[in-house]
Amino acid sequence: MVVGDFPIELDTLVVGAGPGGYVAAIRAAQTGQKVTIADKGALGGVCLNVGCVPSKALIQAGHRYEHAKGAEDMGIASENTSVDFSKVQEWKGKVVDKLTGGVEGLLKGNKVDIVKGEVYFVDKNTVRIMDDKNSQTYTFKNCIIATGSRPIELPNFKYSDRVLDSTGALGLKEIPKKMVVIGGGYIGTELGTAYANFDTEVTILEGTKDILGGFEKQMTQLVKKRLKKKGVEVITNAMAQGVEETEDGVKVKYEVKGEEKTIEADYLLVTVGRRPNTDELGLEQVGVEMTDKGIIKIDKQCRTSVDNIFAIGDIVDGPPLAHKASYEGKIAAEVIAGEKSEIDYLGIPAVVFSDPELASVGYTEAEAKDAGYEVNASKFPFAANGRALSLNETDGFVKLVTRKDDGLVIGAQIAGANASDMIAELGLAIEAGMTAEDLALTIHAHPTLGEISMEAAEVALGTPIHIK
Ligand SMILES: Cc1cc2nc3c(=O)[nH]c(=O)nc-3n(C[C@H](O)[C@H](O)[C@H](O)COP(=O)(O)OP(=O)(O)OC[C@H]3O[C@@H](n4cnc5c(N)ncnc54)[C@H](O)[C@@H]3O)c2cc1C
Repeated sequence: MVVGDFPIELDTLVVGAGPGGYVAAIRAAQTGQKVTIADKGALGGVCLNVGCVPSKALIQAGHRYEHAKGAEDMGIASENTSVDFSKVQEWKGKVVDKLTGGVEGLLKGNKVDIVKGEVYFVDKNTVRIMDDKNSQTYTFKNCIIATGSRPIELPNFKYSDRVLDSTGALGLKEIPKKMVVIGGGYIGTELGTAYANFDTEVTILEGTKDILGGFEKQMTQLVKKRLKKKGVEVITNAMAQGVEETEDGVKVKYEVKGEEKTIEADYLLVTVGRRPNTDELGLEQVGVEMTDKGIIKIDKQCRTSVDNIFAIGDIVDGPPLAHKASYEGKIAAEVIAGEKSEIDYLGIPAVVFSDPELASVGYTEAEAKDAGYEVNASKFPFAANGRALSLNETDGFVKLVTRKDDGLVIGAQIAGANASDMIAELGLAIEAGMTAEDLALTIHAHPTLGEISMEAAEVALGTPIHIK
């Protein structure tokens, strides 16, 4: 039924309320724009509902269980440690609800109007928004598209109760005895690790020569060592070919070194990448330019080829990460408000919540050399840090990439406990144009993991205290 015969006029319309869209809406409202945000699903998008937040909750619960089982080398033993997985899921749900409820409160607090429904573009100033029953036309002055992405479905691996995408894996009602994961990217590795911590026997099939492509070999090796310790088998150069569902599980066929093999499990998780949600928006009628993969082309101000339409997050180029989406959202909102904002991706960190965690910001040593810089790469190990020793977390290192001539920090990589938090300091160093000397002169509390970054800077200066 069409009830909206008369278009409703809007100032700024944000399409999609994930970490890109809701942040853009709030920043736009802060700049004095009258903002409406529309989403066909739950506020918070993939990240809050079925991505970053629930996956980290599951990983944390898995770590708690793993730790609760004892630490032999510390003399801690425990018996009868158990998991009530329905309670784990209930707790995870509460974390999600708290955050999504918070987003709604923040939007309302900033006087952003929320419209529930699916958005379809009619022309460069008009959309139709449909819910189950109604369709209403809206006109807008400016629009920020933030419709995110969804898991790629391979033809031979149709999703079902046994063949899961990341959302299915996050929502399982039981701990699988055996799980096969196709794809050793960050989502497959994180979820595989989470279930391995709950004692699931996990096999990761990775099509290329290593898991977590994009991270340096020394970093991924540490993750593989831990995965092995947890009983996770990582099979690289393995091409998954098909799956047969049985009464109570799956049989997954794959090829490795020219040999065909079959592996049985309770569940198969397929994490082979995500595709942008740009195919059902009607953007072709508006003239918004896209690549053949459906990625919307934008300039440094997040503006598309249509001057009043902006795009951010997983639907534009760059790493599909929540904080990148939010960063771009703020820029788009500020540009609409007439501010001189533009994207600089160098300071955007990438983090994997694996065991141990991996994090990178700015250039890697190889990227810096490719870009024509003469660099110093200075490393300091977790094993030489007091806090890491007392945490029993001695695997890993901080690596700083600094310019040879003036010591400017242009990149950093961390493998080790709390890398996800530690990387922020090194991102700040890049953002603020700091040198290795600035980091070395910054007094870090003792004993903390932060001292590892300080000492990596001292290595760059040739003056480390705690290694020779
Ligand atoms: C399992 C998993 C774990 C992850 N972990 C991390 C992590 O630890 N750190 C990290 O940075 N990133 C992580 N990500 C990636 C992160 O979730 C995404 O990069 C992020 O959500 C992208 O934000 P977005 O705003 O672009 O889109 P989304 O969060 O995808 O939001 C898009 C919104 O648009 C809505 N929408 C789509 N089409 C329409 C339409 N036509 N009309 C109306 N509404 C529409 C959707 O309903 C959705 O709410 C993870 C992803 C997954 C799947």
